[in-house]
Amino acid sequence: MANAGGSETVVVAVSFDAPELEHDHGDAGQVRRPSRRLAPAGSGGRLMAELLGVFNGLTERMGEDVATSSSSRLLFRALKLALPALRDGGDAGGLSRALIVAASLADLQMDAEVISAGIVRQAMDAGAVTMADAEAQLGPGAAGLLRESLAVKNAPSQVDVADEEAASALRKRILSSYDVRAVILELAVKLDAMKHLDGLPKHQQRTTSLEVLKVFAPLAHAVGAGALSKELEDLSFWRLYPQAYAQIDEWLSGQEDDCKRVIAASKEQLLHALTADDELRRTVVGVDVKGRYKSRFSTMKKLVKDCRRPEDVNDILGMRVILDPRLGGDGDRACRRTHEVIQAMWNEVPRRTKDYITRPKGNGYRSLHVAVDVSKPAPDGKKRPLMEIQIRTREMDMAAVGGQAAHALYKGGLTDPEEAKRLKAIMLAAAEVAAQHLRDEPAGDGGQTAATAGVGNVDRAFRQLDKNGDGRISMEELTEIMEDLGAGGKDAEELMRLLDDNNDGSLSSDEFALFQKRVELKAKLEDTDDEYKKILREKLQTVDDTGLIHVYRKKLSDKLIVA
Ligand SMILES: Nc1nc2c(ncn2[C@@H]2O[C@H](COP(=O)(O)OP(=O)(O)OP(=O)(O)O)[C@@H](O)[C@H]2O)c(=O)[nH]1
Ligand SMILES: Nc1ncnc2c1ncn2[C@@H]1O[C@H](COP(=O)(O)OP(=O)(O)OP(=O)(O)O)[C@@H](O)[C@H]1O
Ligand SMILES: [Ca+2]
Ligand SMILES: [Ca+2]
Repeated sequence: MANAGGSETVVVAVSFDAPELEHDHGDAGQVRRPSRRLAPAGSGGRLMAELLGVFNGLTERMGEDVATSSSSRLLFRALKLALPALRDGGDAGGLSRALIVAASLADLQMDAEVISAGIVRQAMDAGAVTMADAEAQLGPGAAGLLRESLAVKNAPSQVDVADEEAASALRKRILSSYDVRAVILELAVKLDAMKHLDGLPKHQQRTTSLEVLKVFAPLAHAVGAGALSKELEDLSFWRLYPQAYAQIDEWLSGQEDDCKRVIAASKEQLLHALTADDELRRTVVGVDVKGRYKSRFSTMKKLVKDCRRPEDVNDILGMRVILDPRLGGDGDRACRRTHEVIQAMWNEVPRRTKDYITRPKGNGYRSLHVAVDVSKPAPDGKKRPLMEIQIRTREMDMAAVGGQAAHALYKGGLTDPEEAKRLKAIMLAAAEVAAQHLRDEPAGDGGQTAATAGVGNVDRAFRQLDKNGDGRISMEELTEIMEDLGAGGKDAEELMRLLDDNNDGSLSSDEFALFQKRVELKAKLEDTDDEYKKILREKLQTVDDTGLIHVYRKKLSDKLIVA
């Protein structure tokens, strides 16, 4: 790739939407790696493009409601603080990692305080930013979150997390002592750490992985971040038990494609049968069918902890039917009718059916579970794992999902239902606090009113740079921001020359928009380039596997082994 500015320095701008596989070991290896990009102009232009690229990526992810003017000001300040600190450390990777953490927090719909704390946390861990800097630039809210996230980070070192009781007590203590947003911040930082353990000593890799498995992954589940929890679990499982992971992975990935196809086809088939059924057409207004393939770690737990045989894990393939009964209709009966429809379609496995609708579980959980055998019929029959189908009404589903946090804590070792209820109340209260933070105050100064909030990215960024709100970015304003970014006044002059189309010495919003367009186009081209590269790599791989190159490579590796 050529650098238009002529300099050799590679600057990292982050692509938030280009996940790439770093290791090929199934789900756990899904590491989102930012692509390295060269920004368009000279060093001043690069810095500015970097700042804008990141700012736009984040505000887009946060959604219009969240990215109001005072939020974007906070984000901008965090970026200004972290960008020079992380790049001066000579660690370009640190910068992109910080921004991936920020992006994942934005995806979790965290507010600007949490995201800005996420951006500077890496720089703080690297010693490049002090708590005083963070407090001065971001204010007491974000600084408080940073303080609490560090306390959450250090909490496991005080207990023996291998001891289940101690781990359980620690999880409870963390949930009841800290702002849930600080917990989520630490979880996002932890996921990033789990993806970058390679350079660390082995013992440290193990300690971190164990803490994640025992403390942080269950916490992620408890605060409702299910996908984060799954990723944390599978990564720590892979680190701690590489051989077990490899075995489960071999078992699951060998049949994964086939099973996923079966799930997709069965979903369609079942939905069709249910919507065509006369009785259900009369009694139900909506039907939803979901499918899922079990994760590596969840499967391992069943096999190892419950000592089950593989054939007894009956939820490798899973479907869930959610029914919306007519107003005042009999939801329980609709579930039973669904059961009958299923019995007519597939072979129900005897003694695997559990009717928690007639007899709800102690915690109030209601659902009808059946296991069906979806193996291909003999003689060409292929033995597949069983499929679990959960049947419930919308009301039962809401209660089950609401109770999931308590269920997760229960699964993580918390057996006292009263304690679980108390924790749930704490979490709900914490979520309410987070929601309040999401309802951001429009800024009272700088000419930014609620009416101007919620406009596009270009305007949002422009308003950050146009400090006095006169509708132009002056040379002074540009110089100030470049200096904040660690670049000199010369860079600002260079950038102004580049962007100031009508040579009036300042930037109008049109001139600025043009610059943003150029940055975006370059990013788009690079994305397409990456995509083509991937497709070509796959195509060339096919040639490789069937042709001469393969034989040659095998000979070479034999030689290497002998040597
Ligand atoms: N939210 C929630 N889900 C539950 C609860 N109990 C069971 N489930 C779900 O139903 C599935 C099957 O549970 P059971 O029918 O009791 O089967 P089991 O073999 O005894 O239990 P598992 O080993 O958990 O599958 C579980 O894997 C969960 O997905 C509960 O109390 N709350
Ligand atoms: N049969 C199913 N159909 C659709 N989704 C499911 C099904 N079973 C579980 N899920 C959902 O998929 C996610 C992960 O499933 P997983 O099997 O790990 O959870 P679980 O069923 O609670 O665990 P376990 O059965 O090991 O106790 C959870 O969010 C769960 O609600
Ligand atoms: Ca101005
Ligand atoms: Ca101009």
